[in-house]
Amino acid sequence: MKKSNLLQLLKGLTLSKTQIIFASVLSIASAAILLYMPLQAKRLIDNFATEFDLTHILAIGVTLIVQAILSAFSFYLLTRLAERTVKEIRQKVSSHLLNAKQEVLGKDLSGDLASSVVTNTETINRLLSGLLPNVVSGLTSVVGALFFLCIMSWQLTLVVFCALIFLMVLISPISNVTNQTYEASQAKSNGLVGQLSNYFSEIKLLKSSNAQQETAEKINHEVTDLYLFGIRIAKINSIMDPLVTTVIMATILIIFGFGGYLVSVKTITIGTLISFLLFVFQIITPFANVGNVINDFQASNGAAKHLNDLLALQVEDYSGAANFTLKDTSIVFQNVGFSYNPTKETLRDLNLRFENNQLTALVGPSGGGKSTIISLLERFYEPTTGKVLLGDRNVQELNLKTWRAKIGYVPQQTSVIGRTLRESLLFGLKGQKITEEEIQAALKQAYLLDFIQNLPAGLDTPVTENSGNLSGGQVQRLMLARALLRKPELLILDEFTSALDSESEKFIKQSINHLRDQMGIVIVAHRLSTIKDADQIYFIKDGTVAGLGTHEELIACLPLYQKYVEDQQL
Ligand SMILES: Nc1ncnc2c1ncn2[C@@H]1O[C@H](COP(=O)(O)OP(=O)(O)OP(=O)(O)O)[C@@H](O)[C@H]1O
Repeated sequence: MKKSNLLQLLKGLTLSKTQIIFASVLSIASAAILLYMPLQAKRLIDNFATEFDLTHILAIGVTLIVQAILSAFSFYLLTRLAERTVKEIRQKVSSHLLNAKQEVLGKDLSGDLASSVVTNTETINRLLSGLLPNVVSGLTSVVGALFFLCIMSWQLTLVVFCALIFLMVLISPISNVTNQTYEASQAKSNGLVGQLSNYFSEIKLLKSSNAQQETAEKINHEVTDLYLFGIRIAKINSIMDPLVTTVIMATILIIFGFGGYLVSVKTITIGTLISFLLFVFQIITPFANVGNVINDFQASNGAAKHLNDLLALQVEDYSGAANFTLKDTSIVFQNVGFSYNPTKETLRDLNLRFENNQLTALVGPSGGGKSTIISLLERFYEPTTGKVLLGDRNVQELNLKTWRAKIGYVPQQTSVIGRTLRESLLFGLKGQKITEEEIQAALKQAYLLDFIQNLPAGLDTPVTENSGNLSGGQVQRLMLARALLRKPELLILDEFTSALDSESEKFIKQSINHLRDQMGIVIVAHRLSTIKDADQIYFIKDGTVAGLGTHEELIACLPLYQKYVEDQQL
């Protein structure tokens, strides 16, 4: 049985040892009391005719009640421990993923990640809350009962041992097959959740492409694969369960037959035989569950493997000097090369200079590498070759969190995080004192104040899933207001004006013109009206700089730019 994945996952959790020991002691005590019962039964049966003692029977009753109370208490404590373990795993994996490097996160569908945190931990929860409360008492019962069995009749104990060994030999190869099947099934199930969440988040695109049938077929295919895994597991279980039951029944019959003979030749008393059988039942109950426990264990091991893989993902490095400012130093890309994967170079030999208090625009054909440059500026990725410098310091030496805190970033996307407009606006600003006046000023700069003031609930208006109740332009303006609230030293606007109407664009351009004296601004844009006034424009094509200058300079000397401008004006 392969345990390493689960043990590796549990390692390092901060579970209270005192609680584990206390709950285990209670569990052992309750199992030990149960072991006392068959001995009392033997005494009652063998001496029933000669010494009937009511107080003895009462004492047995009271002991049983105490046992039940101890058992209930230990069960509760151990189940709580199991729940806490799962809670810690969920917290650990989630926060690890939040800090994972972008390049390693990019390889997984976000749905896969969400599913790994939820479904895999649910599987482990099933094992722990089922196993933990029973394992300690089960072990005590088995060890104690075997001890008493040996004392009572070594001949009958030999029968029990043979049966147990036979059971283990039978179960072991089957459990290896279940392990592999559960791992594969878990991976399939994670993939399906990832795919489904991807399809449902793009449901409009899906419908507009009339792709329901095509998508349903793809889903059916995946669901059928999962079903086949389920069938395989059902086949294994349908062999395993009756096999275990048959071996147990055969063992009991042998004990009855052989035990009856031993009673008849007066080697043991009838009380010993019954007491022996009661002990055997105490062993059988944990053993009959072995099949289920192994199944849960294999499933959890598969789940733990996925979680360990996630925990092994490289995280971002948040060490490094925090004593820097972007205010009076320019950011320089020096011979930067970058590849998302080894087969294709996305940026090559790139030299850029983002001056502070200047508006720099990145323009160029689609797929040229503009957003990738922004990703390197935000330090989502590190250059594969060359350096990004702040003055004469390599930015890799600078604290990443401080770096990002100094940048206001408005991404291309058109959805926000947060349940209300206020929450979306203040997202990532927890712990910073933001006054109502600052909020109003940021909303005004983002040309959003009127819209929000006209809403009955104002900033407390709920934002529906995927920002469905906001237009693309409103989302972009909200993201701008959020970025401004951070009081950035550098403002990055990626395809910012794409969803703005011409009136909003005009006002926001005015705001940006006011801001360019206070901070560096980098704009990625296709609209000429947005980039015309830039202090410098980099024309990015095929991952490198094809031209640099103001709008007029580029028009005058870069045919590529001229053509680009003509195409924009068509
Ligand atoms: N996460 C990623 N993994 C792999 N390749 C990527 C990734 N993101 C972008 N690319 C590839 O890198 C190249 C540059 O993409 P990028 O988004 O930087 O271009 P862009 O100039 O911003 O394009 P657009 O104007 O269309 O937004 C493209 O070929 C794109 O396919």
